[in-house]
Amino acid sequence: MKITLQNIGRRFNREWIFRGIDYTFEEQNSYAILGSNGSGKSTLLQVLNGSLNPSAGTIKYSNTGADIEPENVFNYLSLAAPYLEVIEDFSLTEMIDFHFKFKKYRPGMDKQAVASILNLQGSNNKLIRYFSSGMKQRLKLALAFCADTPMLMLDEPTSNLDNQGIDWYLSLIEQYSAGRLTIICSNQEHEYSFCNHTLSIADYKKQAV
Ligand SMILES: Nc1ncnc2c1ncn2[C@@H]1O[C@H](COP(=O)(O)OP(=O)(O)OP(=O)(O)O)[C@@H](O)[C@H]1O
Repeated sequence: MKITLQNIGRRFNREWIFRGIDYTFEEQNSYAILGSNGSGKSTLLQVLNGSLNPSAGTIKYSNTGADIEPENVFNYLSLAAPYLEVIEDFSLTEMIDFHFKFKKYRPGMDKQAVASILNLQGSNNKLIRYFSSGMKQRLKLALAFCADTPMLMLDEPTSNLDNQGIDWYLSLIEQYSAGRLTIICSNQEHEYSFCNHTLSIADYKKQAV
């Protein structure tokens, strides 16, 4: 998956959050979008994943050379983010089944494999509402990593995770991010130190007025 931004900007009301972004996210590479709290990382990620329109500029998508229409981009991406909710009334099994009605499993994956990655085989019938915040975060990450999509977008991937959870996240990155365009929004180095490229929101504030 490749994303090309030309002169991209986004504003809320009269305030430009970023402006003048000319940047290409190349297939199979990994990128960290960096910036302080409130700088606009999540806003840029939402523009990149097609859930928010840019206020200026154009954005183009392609996958292995074929152009993708912006309205179809969601079919190609897996997203885990604090603002993306899991469905509290579902059990773990129901949540996994629901997710994979819309996305294909990676080759060799199935429901049991996802539960086993989560190390929650004994909680198949537990309602998500009774999961701890760390368990919910692991679930979001596992659903994203286990789907067969060419693009992985992770916003603050280790929020609510303890040290063991951070190691678990890094092992998933090693196993399941290869060959996918991976974009991480973060301000914590342990979440993105493996990335080949970094993009700093601060560099696109200067032109904002
Ligand atoms: N829907 C909205 N309407 C108005 N302002 C918004 C909206 N969404 C975000 N903002 C503002 O845009 C700015 C950037 O927010 P964003 O969530 O993208 O930052 P962030 O870098 O991801 O922050 P954090 O590290 O705290 O998650 C903030 O000032 C925020 O208040």
